[in-house]
Amino acid sequence: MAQKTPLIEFVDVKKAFGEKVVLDGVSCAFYEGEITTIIGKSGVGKSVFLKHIVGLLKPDSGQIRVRGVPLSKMDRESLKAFKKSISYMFQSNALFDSMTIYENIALPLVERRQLTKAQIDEKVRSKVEQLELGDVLSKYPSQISGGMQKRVALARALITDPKIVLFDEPTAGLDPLRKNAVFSMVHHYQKSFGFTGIIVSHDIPDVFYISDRVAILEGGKIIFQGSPMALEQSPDPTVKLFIGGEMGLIDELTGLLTRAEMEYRVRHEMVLREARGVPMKMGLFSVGNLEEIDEHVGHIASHKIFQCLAGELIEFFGKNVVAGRCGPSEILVLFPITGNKFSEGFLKELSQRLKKKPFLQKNTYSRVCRDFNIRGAVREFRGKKSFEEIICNLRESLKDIAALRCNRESNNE
Ligand SMILES: Nc1ncnc2c1ncn2[C@@H]1O[C@H](COP(=O)(O)OP(=O)(O)OP(=O)(O)O)[C@@H](O)[C@H]1O
Repeated sequence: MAQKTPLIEFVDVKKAFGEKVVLDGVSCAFYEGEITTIIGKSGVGKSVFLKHIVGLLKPDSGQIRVRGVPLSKMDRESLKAFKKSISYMFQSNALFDSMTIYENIALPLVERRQLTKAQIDEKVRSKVEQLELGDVLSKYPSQISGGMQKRVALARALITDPKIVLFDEPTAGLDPLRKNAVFSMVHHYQKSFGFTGIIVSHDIPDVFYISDRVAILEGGKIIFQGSPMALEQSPDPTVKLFIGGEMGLIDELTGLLTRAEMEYRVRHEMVLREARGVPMKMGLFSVGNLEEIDEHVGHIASHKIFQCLAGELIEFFGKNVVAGRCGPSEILVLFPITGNKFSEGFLKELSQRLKKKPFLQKNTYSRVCRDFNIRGAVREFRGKKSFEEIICNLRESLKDIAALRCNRESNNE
């Protein structure tokens, strides 16, 4: 299949400030209608990267192309139109202290001088309603909380209905629930308006749930670009090291250990159990049609189901199990030596319990969302096995179980 032309493409971009080389041959592509997240350590040059897109900085060498045309070769009109189609949500929110919240949100429209006062008012009021900011319109930025300032900044970034939105750390300084709310908002607006989003964020893995692609900026270069799934499963040692070091030990929203931490715990436990001559009992759980839900309804719905599954599993098996992610839609469980209550009946019960969750009852989501089943496979492992081998074996078992079910169903017909 022919590769589509990227909306924005960096080709071997280099940028230095004096002796300090920040971008050292960056090549990276952003596709229309997708959300791409750029992750990288503090000070690596993520903001410098974004500033090149909006033209605040120019590369020393290399090219930035828009639909295949280098920015440096664009005529003035096209360049102006391109810049107008971009909106930027700054890390510091960049709200003006001397202006009310209303004035801050309305500012980009006022500056463009294309709408009447009444039209601006209508637009602002509709945006603030969607972002639940109605109560603070007459206040000043210093009088509202940090979380609210973020929402105001988001409302201002979206007020012009931009084609491309750049988010520089949109969730910095927020607690996990507010972070989730901001990501949900970004996702919701992206689904509604179809803009192309480029997010710089440290919030991994949370930001992955709303990202189509991820790019890692490290040592002045993009060392990885691809889907979040490809990232989590990348065999590249540099990428693995980066992800292992950057991800927190625990996913704050699901309560699950990250893949890197899970790998460490499994390896450690394997050595202990081998010494005691007892097998490792491990399980792999996932939602049957999560990919379909993802495709038809979106990441937030599928993630919410995944989040609930994680909660139920942790509650059911109790504190003694070690549970973590091993892919965006798979939960790996390491059972304690004694006392696990796993059974096929439990999986059915779990599916039923999840379907009764209020958020699935509200008809917010289509039927595809409610038509899911929980899949699970449990196996014992003896002797030395690599983490990848364990996961592969469990995935095979899951496939076998699914095939068995299919056979049973067709025999009963
Ligand atoms: N205009 C400038 N003049 C000189 N040096 C600069 C300029 N802009 C950025 N830098 C330097 O470039 C490097 C990268 O900065 P940048 O702000 O892009 O990092 P970052 O990855 O966004 O960091 P953080 O995650 O902490 O926000 C830093 O060392 C910074 O001091």
